[in-house]
Amino acid sequence: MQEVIAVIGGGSWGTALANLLTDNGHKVTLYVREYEVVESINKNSENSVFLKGIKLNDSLNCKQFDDFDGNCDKIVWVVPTQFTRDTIVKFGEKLIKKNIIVATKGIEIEYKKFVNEIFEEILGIDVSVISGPSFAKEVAKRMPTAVSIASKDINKAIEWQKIFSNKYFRCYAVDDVIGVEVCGSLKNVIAIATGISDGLGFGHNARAGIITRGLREITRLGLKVGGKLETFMGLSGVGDLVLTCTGDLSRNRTVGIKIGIGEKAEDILKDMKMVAEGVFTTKAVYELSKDIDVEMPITEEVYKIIYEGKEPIKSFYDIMERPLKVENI
Ligand SMILES: NC(=O)c1ccc[n+]([C@@H]2O[C@H](COP(=O)([O-])OP(=O)(O)OC[C@H]3O[C@@H](n4cnc5c(N)ncnc54)[C@H](O)[C@@H]3O)[C@@H](O)[C@H]2O)c1
Ligand SMILES: O=P(O)(O)OC[C@H](O)CO
Repeated sequence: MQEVIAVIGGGSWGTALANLLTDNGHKVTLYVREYEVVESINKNSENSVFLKGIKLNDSLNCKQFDDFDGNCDKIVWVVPTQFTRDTIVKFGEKLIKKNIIVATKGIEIEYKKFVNEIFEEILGIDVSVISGPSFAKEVAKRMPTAVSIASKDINKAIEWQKIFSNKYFRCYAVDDVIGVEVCGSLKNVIAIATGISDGLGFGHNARAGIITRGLREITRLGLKVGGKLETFMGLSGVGDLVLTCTGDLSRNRTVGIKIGIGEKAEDILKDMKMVAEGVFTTKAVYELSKDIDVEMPITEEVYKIIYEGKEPIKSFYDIMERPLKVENI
């Protein structure tokens, strides 16, 4: 069945998802901030700002944020986390009673909320979440990808699963919204850590150690806020963690590498047009972990490096020289 879908947020991921949904035969409008993007997609079927050089489906239609009138069946939300609250407030009534799925990954710095919690707080609605190992560039090039789709009501996840899935994009339905959001947000912090390690010239051993102990941190916090253990072993968990920690297309990993070779975080961010959510999530999750008393040594050191100017090399040896412990706790 053809759905009328608004994709809100025209960065690389919003564009890739809008393109995928158009491939699937839906009537899709991509709503974006930049007029340059509207022109480029409508005239040349290309997002020349955020996905340069990739030919999009000719039927994809693009409009500016201000033209969003709420006339759609479903909404895909891809506005970066730190701008999500203001954008929800801006659209207000037009979002109520809509079936919304969130593709954004991150935690708000100011209120330490995951994106589904922001929607619940402002609009009083349950949203679904799509997350997993998925670089926008590869999805836009129609390369095989598998992700998780979570809704509290599994039937809603199954409904979205049918809308998104096709021969190059396979979705698995789950009912653990908070678990999936924890995974998608926290893997970005661990990707910064593995990037730093690689930038420092450490080897494959260090990288695998960080990924594995990072998964432990993610799981510890995720279980504390109500996630399910099996989610952390799935596509949105270990799948996305491995992709982002090892794939050179990752913006978070790239930020880490630059820090590792000696650049300052503020200088790296000044020059970045794209979003590395992990930089903001690091602060949010560090503070959240203190509030709810979850031990997260890797996250804590990434926080100290980015926000307190600690020397990366010192962080690594501080982690290595912590009191020895039993592995499975
Ligand atoms: N790119 C990927 O491969 C990918 C994959 C999965 C999930 N995500 C997630 O999708 C979300 C969006 O990231 P992206 O990669 O599409 O973005 P991007 O880095 O490609 O582009 C930046 C986006 O931020 C928007 N933006 C900048 N200032 C803004 C403001 N003041 N208000 C509202 N929007 C503003 C821009 O319009 C643009 O859409 C992030 O949470 C990201 O983690 C990205
Ligand atoms: O480029 P990154 O680091 O934002 O990662 C993109 C996606 O989240 C990978 O699944």
